[in-house]
Amino acid sequence: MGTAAVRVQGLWKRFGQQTAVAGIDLELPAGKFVGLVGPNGAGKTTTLSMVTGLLRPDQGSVEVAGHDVWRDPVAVKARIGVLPEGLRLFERLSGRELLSYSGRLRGLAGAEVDRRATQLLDVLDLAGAQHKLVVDYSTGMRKKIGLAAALLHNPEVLFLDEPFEGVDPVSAQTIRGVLERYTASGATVVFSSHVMELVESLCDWVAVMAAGRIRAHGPLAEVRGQAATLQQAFLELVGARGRDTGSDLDWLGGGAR
Ligand SMILES: Nc1ncnc2c1ncn2[C@@H]1O[C@H](COP(=O)(O)OP(=O)(O)OP(=O)(O)O)[C@@H](O)[C@H]1O
Repeated sequence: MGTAAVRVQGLWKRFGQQTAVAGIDLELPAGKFVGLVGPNGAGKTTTLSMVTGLLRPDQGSVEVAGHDVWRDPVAVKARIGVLPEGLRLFERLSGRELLSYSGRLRGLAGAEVDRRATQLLDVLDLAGAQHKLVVDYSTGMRKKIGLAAALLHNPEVLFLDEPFEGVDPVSAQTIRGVLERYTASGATVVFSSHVMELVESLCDWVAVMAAGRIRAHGPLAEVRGQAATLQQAFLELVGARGRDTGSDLDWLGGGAR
């Protein structure tokens, strides 16, 4: 295995009585497409927030691209791109202006920002909407412009929280193409998702979280084990069975009021 893109040791986060992340250790290899999966409330967003320097852990350490996230945040932030959950963007800028702003903030020269922005807008099929204000973008368009802003400075590691949510199949295919090209060049993508088929078809490496802990992690085939699909392996790992509603909800359906 090559060098680690992300190294997490003894990471904890509590919110009052609620333990969101319960002492996880994790090593994610560089140059891979890594999927972080887990049921609702498993702690995925909390983990990604701590790994990207957005949320301070109660305990533990995180290293990204060889730098400590909390001791050397500037070095880490220069090397990563983030598409967070509930992405907040400067809505009164146009898509093109948002990319110019992000690129300049990252220290790129104006002409280089223009060149990269034009290519990204084109590849992500946003060229026609580049002068429209972001506030008027659809959910999928917001994801795509957020992704463009996260990629513009060519980060070593890209973190994406549910990148395909609200994205149509054509755009999803486009995003996939961009990300595959990006990882093929040795960069790392870490993304969270609930969609197992997507993770199974995209990722080389998977980490399964449940109740704040890592239940399994490793190459996709290893985590899938003897199960026919990742979905099945996932359900076994997190100890979840589709809940039988039995006689609950007996009022639902049938037209009776
Ligand atoms: N700011 C917060 N204050 C209080 N509790 C929080 C906060 N953020 C997260 N939690 C709790 O921590 C746990 C983990 O939440 P988190 O959002 O990390 O899960 P997740 O795996 O990303 O879930 P989902 O798939 O539903 O987005 C949950 O029980 C959640 O209620």
